[in-house]
Amino acid sequence: MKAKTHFFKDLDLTSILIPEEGSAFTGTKVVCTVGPSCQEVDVMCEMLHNGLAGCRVDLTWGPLEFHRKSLQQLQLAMRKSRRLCCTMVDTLGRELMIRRQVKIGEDGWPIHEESFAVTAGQKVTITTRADVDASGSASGAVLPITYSKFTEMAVKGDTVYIGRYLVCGADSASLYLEVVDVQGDDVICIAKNDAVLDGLLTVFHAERSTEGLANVQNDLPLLSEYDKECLQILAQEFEIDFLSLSYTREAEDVREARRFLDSIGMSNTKILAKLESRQSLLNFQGILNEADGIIISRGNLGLDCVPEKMALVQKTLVQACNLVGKPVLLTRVVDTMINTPRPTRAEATDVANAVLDGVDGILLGAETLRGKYPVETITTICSIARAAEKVFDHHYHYEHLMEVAIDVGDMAGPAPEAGSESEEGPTPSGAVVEGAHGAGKRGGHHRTTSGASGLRRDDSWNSVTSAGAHHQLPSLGMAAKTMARFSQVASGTSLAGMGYGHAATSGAAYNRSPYISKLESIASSAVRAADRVGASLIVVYTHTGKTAQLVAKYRPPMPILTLVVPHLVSDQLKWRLEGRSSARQCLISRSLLPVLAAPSPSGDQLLQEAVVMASRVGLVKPHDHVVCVQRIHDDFCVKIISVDELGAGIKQDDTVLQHSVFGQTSPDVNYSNTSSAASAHRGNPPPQHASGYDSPRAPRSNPIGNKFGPMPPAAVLTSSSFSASQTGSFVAATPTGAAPGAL
Ligand SMILES: Nc1ncnc2c1ncn2[C@@H]1O[C@H](COP(=O)(O)OP(=O)(O)O)[C@@H](O)[C@H]1O
Ligand SMILES: C=C(OP(=O)(O)O)C(=O)O
Repeated sequence: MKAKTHFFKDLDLTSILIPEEGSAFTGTKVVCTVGPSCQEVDVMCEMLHNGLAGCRVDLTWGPLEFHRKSLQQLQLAMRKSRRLCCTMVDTLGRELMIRRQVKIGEDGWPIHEESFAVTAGQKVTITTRADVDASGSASGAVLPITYSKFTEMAVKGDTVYIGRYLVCGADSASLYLEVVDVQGDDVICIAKNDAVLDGLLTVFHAERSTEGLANVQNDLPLLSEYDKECLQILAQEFEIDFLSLSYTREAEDVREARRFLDSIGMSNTKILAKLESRQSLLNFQGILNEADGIIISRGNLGLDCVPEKMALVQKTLVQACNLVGKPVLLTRVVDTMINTPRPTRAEATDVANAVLDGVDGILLGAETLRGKYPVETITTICSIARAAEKVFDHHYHYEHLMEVAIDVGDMAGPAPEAGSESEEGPTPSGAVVEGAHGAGKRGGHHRTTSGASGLRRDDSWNSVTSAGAHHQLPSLGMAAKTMARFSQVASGTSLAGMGYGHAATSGAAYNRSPYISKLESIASSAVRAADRVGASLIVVYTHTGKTAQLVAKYRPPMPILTLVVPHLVSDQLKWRLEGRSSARQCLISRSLLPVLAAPSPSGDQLLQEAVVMASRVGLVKPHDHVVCVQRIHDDFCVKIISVDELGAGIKQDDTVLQHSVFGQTSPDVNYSNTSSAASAHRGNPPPQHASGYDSPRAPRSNPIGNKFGPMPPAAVLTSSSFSASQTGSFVAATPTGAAPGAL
């Protein structure tokens, strides 16, 4: 596995003495799990002010009434703080639990019976008998499990983990058991360590095979009846932006969840597949193909994988998500902050490394559910993330995506490899199907991608599917192979059965022009242009978030102000203006700063307002450059504007550059509204003497600096898809009911 490189130019350890400078914008997103620790509106407001981007309510634990209140409180907090926050519901799904006595406390949160201790070497019986009183667990000797077929799953020698829900598996509230016998309704185990068990106890049955999947998996439904009921009730009252789909095992799980959400009117809700078991890794390609994003559930995953593989797993999964531009969140980062106001060094380093790996965000569990320091946790993670973002290797990331695009283009050519045919038959546009092992299909052959016939070089090939559409992701299988080529050279490792590896790649792969969709080409060009001119901000117009996500995919070093322009939709009965959920859904993608725009007639009025707002919150300063990406009908456009000398809006001087926007400039050239320059060049290739912009502003503090290579001659501006009209006659959505969003 080849980790990303991060070159620390001008490495200077005295920098630890310099306080953080620049805007406090954090690109990495933080989502919390709401529990008694943070349900108060004031606490939520503080968290929102300190960088909270999303709130998750977790159906695994806590009564529905509590979760309803959490979502109501969040609405109040959003209004009070004028910050957007996305909402997420996590399912109970296939979770196994120990039955315990419980009562509801005054705050509406369940309180369990006393904690109990288990000592290493002690016999512990997990029983499926329904008549065993839950209080039997008080001694730790007999633990009744909620799943009646547990005895069919357990085999002598298996490892079973019992621990407090959302603990890390490496603390005193974690118990490891070895199965020594199965007798009737009882699974007899020996404790491997001392533990004090408390609260909600979940059970994890670790995979016994060292190769594939040998365990019989529990046959609990993906969505329990309780999940379904709760989702229906919550959806009537709240807009749920994301479903966090627990124990996703294969692509079909995501499709099943999608069908259910559609059936209850939650088609706008996006699905984040939680990878919690080895099975989900073996089927990862298919899952990624179907899901709108991924949650790497490191607590449970860490129980099913040996520790030495966890870094590899994390890096591989993050890289694969980055490759297709789908958001990826990571759990279990600062467990010690449940009880202490500071993380350990290892935890702080872990957060930074996750950011360097390329995650979009962090999903907090116990730290905010029941921890003592919910606000401090958010603040700490955001400041660690900001520091890491400053040294993130944007250049490598960008170039890597471009290289992969080249490779994918090349791979579209050859005939499919033997055995690589989809069991489901050719999929539209060469879509990736299930990974090596479908559920219960052990030791299966590689089922990777359809071959050449399916991969069409047209705009339907779009690497971001999460923007509402649930179409297939044809690029992944091919691109994943490429990724494996990068990663396998070093160690020959890849996730077993991911379908990566053995890619027939050659140097010839780089002889092709990169092939990406028009929209992605524009998005990536905007990132490159922003870097080249040292822009402080990228502004993207979007309806669904798709364009913004494509820009985010290329991980620019500056924030991406995402103007979500509301649009009218009809359900055949009535018209309504939609945009709020798209805006909130942008909140889990790295660097996106969504703002719900008031429908504006046309032209640069909205942009002007955006620049004013950006200036007000310190994202831009006088004379800074701003790169703007927009689509007007079928015309794509990238333009570069400058902030005026007062920081009060766009520099109005319309001086047309006498040179290519990527060409030679003289120091006194006015850079404002260079889109005009772009228009001037339309149809006429601009001069080719390129040296790039001289930004009038101070160089960015990012030590990576402007490292994108020489610009291809006006890739954007001479594109046939370049906008025919900068201020054209597009129809803005009818201004009914949409309120300007808050930053
Ligand atoms: N200057 C502008 N003022 C107001 N609305 C704009 C402006 N420029 C573009 N838009 C609107 O923003 C929309 C962006 O949506 P779209 O390009 O479909 O993005 P996505 O595919 O990301 O949802 C355009 O369709 C256009 O109607
Ligand atoms: C189950 C979760 O995470 P983990 O597996 O990391 O405990 C979760 O956060 O919902």
